[in-house]
Amino acid sequence: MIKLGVPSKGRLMEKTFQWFAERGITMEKVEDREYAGRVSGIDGVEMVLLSAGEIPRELAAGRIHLGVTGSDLVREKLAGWDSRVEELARMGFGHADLVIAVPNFWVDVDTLDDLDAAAAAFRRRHGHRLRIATKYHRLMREYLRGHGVADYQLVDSQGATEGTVRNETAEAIADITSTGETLRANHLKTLSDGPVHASQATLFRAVDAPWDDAAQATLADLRGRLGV
Ligand SMILES: Nc1ncnc2c1ncn2[C@@H]1O[C@H](COP(=O)(O)OP(=O)(O)OP(=O)(O)O)[C@@H](O)[C@H]1O
Ligand SMILES: O=P(O)(O)OC[C@H]1O[C@H](OP(=O)(O)OP(=O)(O)O)[C@H](O)[C@@H]1O
Repeated sequence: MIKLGVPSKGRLMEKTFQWFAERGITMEKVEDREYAGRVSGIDGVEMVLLSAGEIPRELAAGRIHLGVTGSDLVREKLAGWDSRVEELARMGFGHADLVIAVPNFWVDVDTLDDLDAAAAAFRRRHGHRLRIATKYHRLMREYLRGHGVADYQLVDSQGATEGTVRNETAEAIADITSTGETLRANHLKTLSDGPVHASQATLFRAVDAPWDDAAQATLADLRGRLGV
């Protein structure tokens, strides 16, 4: 049996079921509260329902052969993600952009270069580094290093991140946005350089899962049916 990890709740779960159903493979929860499921339309595939945030780790550990989760979560949770998983299909839903946002009233800050300049000025004035609240530590460190921005500190925020500016625990934030409503409601604007990462639900293959001959044959069958 190859194990396929699927988000256990919400829209990501429903859209994943729909995506596979459109390709002739149906999945259903056995009972509403049980985190196992039935797969029909193909032999040799077992579904495991997991939190979207845990699927990257399960893939990296090889405890599941395949997994569906946001491309942002794989990049954030796995160091060297692209040597541990292979992207089989971008699934076309679960779109969300990881963006950097600053207060609307920072009229001089529109781009990352502006933020870099503002961060240097902030440090001179306040004696400590500009704080960026986020739960995306790895992605942000890599992005800011890649763009030569160093005068900042990340502060951890696992939820309600947009509120940290108003609460004065950070000067800027980096978070996922889809409609932009949460940013607007908190009087924040995104930098015009574009998102740090444009995320979507993606089907991944675990490089280190037990790929014996039977598992490889099942994978080939599955890929044929999915057209990926
Ligand atoms: N509007 C949105 N808000 C938050 N996440 C979104 C949104 N749209 C798409 N996503 C994506 O959904 C995924 C997160 O899903 P979800 O919150 O179910 O995961 P989780 O972290 O496992 O949740 P939990 O910890 O509550 O179980 C991420 O890949 C994220 O990019
Ligand atoms: O652009 P929008 O459509 O307004 O969506 C963005 C919001 O949705 C997510 O939060 P979620 O409600 O999933 O809770 P979280 O903060 O706990 O992640 C995200 O963290 C933003 O706060």
